[in-house]
Amino acid sequence: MATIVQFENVGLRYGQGEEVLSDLSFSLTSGEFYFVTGASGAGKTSLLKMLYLAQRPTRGAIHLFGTDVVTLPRARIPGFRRRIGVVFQDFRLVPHLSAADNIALPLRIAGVLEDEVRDAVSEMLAWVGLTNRADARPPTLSGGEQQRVAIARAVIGRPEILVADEPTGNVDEAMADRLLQLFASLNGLGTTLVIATHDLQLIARVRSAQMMRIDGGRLLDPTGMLRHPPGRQA
Ligand SMILES: Nc1ncnc2c1ncn2[C@@H]1O[C@H](COP(=O)(O)OP(=O)(O)OP(=O)(O)O)[C@@H](O)[C@H]1O
Repeated sequence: MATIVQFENVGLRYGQGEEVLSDLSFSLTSGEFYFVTGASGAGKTSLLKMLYLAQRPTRGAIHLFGTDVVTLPRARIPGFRRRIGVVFQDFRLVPHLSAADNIALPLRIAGVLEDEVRDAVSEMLAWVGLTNRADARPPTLSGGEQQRVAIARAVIGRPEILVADEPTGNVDEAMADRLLQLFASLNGLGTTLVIATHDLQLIARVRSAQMMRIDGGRLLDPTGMLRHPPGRQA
């Protein structure tokens, strides 16, 4: 399997502060399932932001799909972003749009024909079990329903990587189980998953997942698996 993400000696500081992340060097392999863990404030969200190109590192190199994205001209960033679906910690749904219209957004922005958008949205609503809530606005949806709208919106463009920040943070165990099934089905279709979570039960359920643990601003990788994933030469 191909290396899809590569960080080399990446460091990040905000403003003039201390580095919040240092010396991150790891590779992610296409089709794998990764959890990012670490205490609150460890830098999980910051790492994910660099991965989905919302934050440039202050040092080091990041290659996405084989391209150096740190020196990439701004105009080329949206093309790379489209290949990465993001489920934000706070969902970021548009409150005045229906669930269906929120899910449709990435396709409408990309200029996809309306007939195709409608079919894809119906398929996504069915997949996340929200067909009967298609017309509901986010403020009238439960936390778990909003989370599923956010997941559907993140995957409707068929991203190669799905990044999710604390996706089970605000849902009960049954809903966490349901979300995990959605993630597992995507991973089964070949999507690379990168999920930041504190949820040890969630982690325990995915035996095949690899762990990225951040502590003291650094990545702990006791097995060396992230540095040299199977199938890749050191
Ligand atoms: N925009 C910012 N400006 C300044 N400091 C920031 C910014 N974003 C994050 N930080 C700091 O960087 C560190 C890492 O934050 P980050 O949100 O990445 O951690 P986290 O592991 O995702 O935390 P949590 O689990 O609580 O969401 C923290 O000390 C935080 O205060």
